[in-house]
Amino acid sequence: MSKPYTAQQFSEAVPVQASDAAIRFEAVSKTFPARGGGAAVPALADLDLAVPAGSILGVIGRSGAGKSTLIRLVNGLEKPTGGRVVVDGTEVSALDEAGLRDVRRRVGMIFQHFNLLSSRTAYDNVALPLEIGGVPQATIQSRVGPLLELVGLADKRNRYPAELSGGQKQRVGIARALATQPKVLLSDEATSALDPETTRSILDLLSSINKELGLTILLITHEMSVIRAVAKEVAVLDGGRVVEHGEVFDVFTRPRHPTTRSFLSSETGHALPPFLRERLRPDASPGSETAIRILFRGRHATDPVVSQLTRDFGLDVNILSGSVDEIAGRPFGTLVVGLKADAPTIERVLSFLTSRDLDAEVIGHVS
Ligand SMILES: Nc1ncnc2c1ncn2[C@@H]1O[C@H](COP(=O)(O)OP(=O)(O)OP(=O)(O)O)[C@@H](O)[C@H]1O
Repeated sequence: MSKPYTAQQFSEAVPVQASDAAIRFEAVSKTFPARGGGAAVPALADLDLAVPAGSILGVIGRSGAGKSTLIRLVNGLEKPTGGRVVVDGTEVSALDEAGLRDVRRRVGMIFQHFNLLSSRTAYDNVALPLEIGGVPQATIQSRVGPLLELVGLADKRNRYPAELSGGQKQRVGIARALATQPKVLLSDEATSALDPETTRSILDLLSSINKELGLTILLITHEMSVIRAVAKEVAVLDGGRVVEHGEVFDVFTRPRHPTTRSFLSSETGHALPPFLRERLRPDASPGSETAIRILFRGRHATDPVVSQLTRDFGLDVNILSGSVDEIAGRPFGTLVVGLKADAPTIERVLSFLTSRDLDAEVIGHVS
């Protein structure tokens, strides 16, 4: 019986220098040449991004934002038209075919549609990159068994892809990507074809691989829920540029760019419930209440702010909507309150909330 894969086994093959960026995009541009009389397509423009070694960075963007192009630059499937792409200390953008083959051994990739060979069993799919690399059979055997165990498929080693569920196929894909003991794993919409429960289990597996093996993961997706479940940092790509980049908690709780805000509209408390949205008006009317949205972040998430407003300002506080959530392991709350007060009092309430390190803004008026 083969032993499970250990971090030590993994790091013997691929020593990680924790302080380094595993992937660096430096002023990277990629323009696809004009075809059939059309204009050239600028897919990426002057893009700077670093993926810290051992971390999980999620890149989110709409269709056409440049996500696939970005990921294909890492394993040299595309070459930048400007700038440099450095992976594990090697400038990929400057390599010839032989150099690229070497880098591709250090960079594993998983795909939305798994890309398994239907004529090969789970075991043989995982073994394939090793066979192609000329690895001796004994080494292949000692590596594939533990990898199938790592992804929870030890009992499915002789099954063909057609006999496996979507989640199981992606587990084979992950084991295959890890077979050459890469330092970096690229994930191209790897959970987009899976149901929510299976998505969760695959993301949990990626998290544990990241922690146990110290593997750097660059993951592209169009779903904020994926970023939220697995990533430490997030970069938002729009029109071939990074428009926002930071720790997941910071970006989720204080999104700055409109694209980020629109991605977040169905996540966290940024979206107003329909019944409130319908009642909200831009201007005050006789007898209306001013609606204030208060965001509670981290250690302030459980502050007793409603009782403070009632006590300190003598106001009746009408709670219009609210939720408390957890993002990247830290609490985050949203509360929308309605206050009947004149403009100067509302100003003082906003200053009071801001002085308590809470984000507060008037979002309209309800009658
Ligand atoms: N080989 C190519 N030739 C010409 N244009 C291309 C090529 N590959 C991508 N593009 C263009 O570059 C832009 C970015 O494409 P890319 O596939 O990187 O976006 P994406 O964010 O991955 O989109 P999706 O989520 O739809 O896959 C698009 O305008 C696309 O049409």
